[in-house]
Amino acid sequence: MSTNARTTAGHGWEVDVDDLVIRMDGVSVRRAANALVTDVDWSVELDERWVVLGPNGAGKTTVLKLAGAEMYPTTGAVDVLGERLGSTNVFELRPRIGLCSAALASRMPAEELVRDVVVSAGYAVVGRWNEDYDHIDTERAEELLRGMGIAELADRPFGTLSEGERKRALIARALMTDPEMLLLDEPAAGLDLGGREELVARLSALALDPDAPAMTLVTHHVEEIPPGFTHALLLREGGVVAQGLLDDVLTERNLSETFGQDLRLQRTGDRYFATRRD
Ligand SMILES: Nc1ncnc2c1ncn2[C@@H]1O[C@H](COP(=O)(O)OP(=O)(O)OP(=O)(O)O)[C@@H](O)[C@H]1O
Repeated sequence: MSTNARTTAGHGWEVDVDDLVIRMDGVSVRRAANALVTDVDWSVELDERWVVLGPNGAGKTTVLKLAGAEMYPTTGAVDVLGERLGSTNVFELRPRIGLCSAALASRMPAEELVRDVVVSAGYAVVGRWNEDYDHIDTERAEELLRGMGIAELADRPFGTLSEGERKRALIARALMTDPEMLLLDEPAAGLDLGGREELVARLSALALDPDAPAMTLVTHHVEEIPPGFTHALLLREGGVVAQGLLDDVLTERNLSETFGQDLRLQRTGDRYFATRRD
């Protein structure tokens, strides 16, 4: 890729393609007669933190799977960390991406110790087997667990953790390989109010850390947007409703169009709240 190549894909303004961690150009995904997403243009720069927001079935997970090199487009082009899907080895690409999803959580053995859940990410395995971990890896895993506020759970089996503790352990795992991009699929799903607020605060600290990787978080709820997130992609029925800077994009009008309801959007400090207007 040429060093000074520029693109207007997604944002509508020019960016240096070398700063892009994700670039989607006219992307559609189809399965039989179903369109999962249609004609998506989207790009994410190195220092950006994106929230992908939309109702059930809007195509959020599909977009995240494309970004995670877990799925190929039917038409259009997807570049992830400078590599074009379809002409790169995704097995070399995936370790550069930290992915946290319910699908991954369900594959984690219940008896696995939390420390090993994190450290085994370095070997791209689910479930510790015979790998020989370096002391430095174990120390890094413990530091990441500390960063997520669950250092004291390192010796507990994963299956004994609460939902919120599991989510935090999996985010620590996703960060273990020092990824160039972090993808979080509904990290606050299933958490109680305290668990959600704890997670939002942790993700906010991560988002505000200039050394943290580019981040994309999928959610249904504006209440789950951590302060420090900079951009939003709003999806409905597989298409883009709006995208760009969070403050510009997250309006009552856009949110109402995205969810197909007349919504009232409120902002308190750096947090958003939405209710239906009756
Ligand atoms: N393999 C498939 N075959 C047919 N349709 C599919 C397939 N996978 C997903 N879909 C459909 O594509 C649409 C988008 O799915 P996707 O999982 O991306 O939505 P989502 O926004 O993540 O939804 P949710 O919030 O409910 O998780 C949905 O209508 C879904 O039923």
